[in-house]
Amino acid sequence: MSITVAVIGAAGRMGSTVCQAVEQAEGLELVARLDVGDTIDVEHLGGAQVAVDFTVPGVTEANVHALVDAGCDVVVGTTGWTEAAYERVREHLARPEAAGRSVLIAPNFALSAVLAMSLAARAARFFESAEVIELHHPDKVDAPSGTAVATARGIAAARAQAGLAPVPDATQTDLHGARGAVIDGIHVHAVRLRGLTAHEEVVLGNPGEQLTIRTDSFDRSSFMPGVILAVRQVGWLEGLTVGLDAVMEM
Ligand SMILES: NC(=O)C1=CN([C@@H]2O[C@H](COP(=O)(O)OP(=O)(O)OC[C@H]3O[C@@H](n4cnc5c(N)ncnc54)[C@H](OP(=O)(O)O)[C@@H]3O)[C@@H](O)[C@H]2O)C=CC1
Ligand SMILES: O=C(O)C1=N[C@H](C(=O)O)C[C@H](O)C1
Repeated sequence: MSITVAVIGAAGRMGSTVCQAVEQAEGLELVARLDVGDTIDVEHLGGAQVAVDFTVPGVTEANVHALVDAGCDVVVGTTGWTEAAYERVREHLARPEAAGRSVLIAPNFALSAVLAMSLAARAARFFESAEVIELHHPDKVDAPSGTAVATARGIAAARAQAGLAPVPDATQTDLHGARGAVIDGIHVHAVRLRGLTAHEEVVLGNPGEQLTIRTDSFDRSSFMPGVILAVRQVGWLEGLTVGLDAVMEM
């Protein structure tokens, strides 16, 4: 029996690539392609068991709620999620009407990026300084990237657990925002450059040494094994899961 799949944001860069990957994947059947203007309900979802959302930060949460209401398990790659939005999804899934439904949200489905985030969190407690630089194509609508936010939070949590002091920084004037965004105390810098796809560098520093962890997605095909894995696994999960690492047996 195939897993039937709907793709939301199907006309987009990621959505169209996911449609191709689902069509080529053994045991998966693409039954619906929805994009802006299409209603998310049972009628338009074509009997999908799993829906994959790659849309825009402003609509993804509403899509997830509608997809759960329509009886789908949901895989989400769209960025822009906050802790409060995660909590609302948890509450939505906890209702009796949503029994058995599950949602997996991952800021990055590329295996190299998942590993880079994990390695950065593991390394963080050994270094005095840590900064994140994300580099993307200039058509990206959000900054910093969801991956960079998750990376910074992972580093900050590891530093806090180890009892590290704040990162050293003598900057007194920064009239132009040159020190970037600060997420849980970790500076994050966003580059937008024609020719790039999706890249991230984590730099960790100590007196006399530096560790650089870098991940490069040169092509959107890099995200597909992770998306297909998530589609196959989401039905086995319960409630809300955040991060692909949860199904990677890391
Ligand atoms: N987790 C991961 O591994 C990855 C995540 N991403 C994230 O995925 C998201 C999409 O990226 P990308 O594909 O490059 O963006 P695109 O802009 O190419 O695609 C988004 C698509 O969603 C459509 N859309 C907008 N609103 C709705 C709606 N209400 N319902 C259905 N479809 C809608 C857009 O239509 P229109 O253009 O007409 O508005 C467009 O076709 C971003 O948040 C990005 O950060 C990207 C790559 C990897
Ligand atoms: O918009 C993109 O392209 C990407 N978005 C995700 C993010 O914001 O982290 C994942 C990847 O970096 C590509």
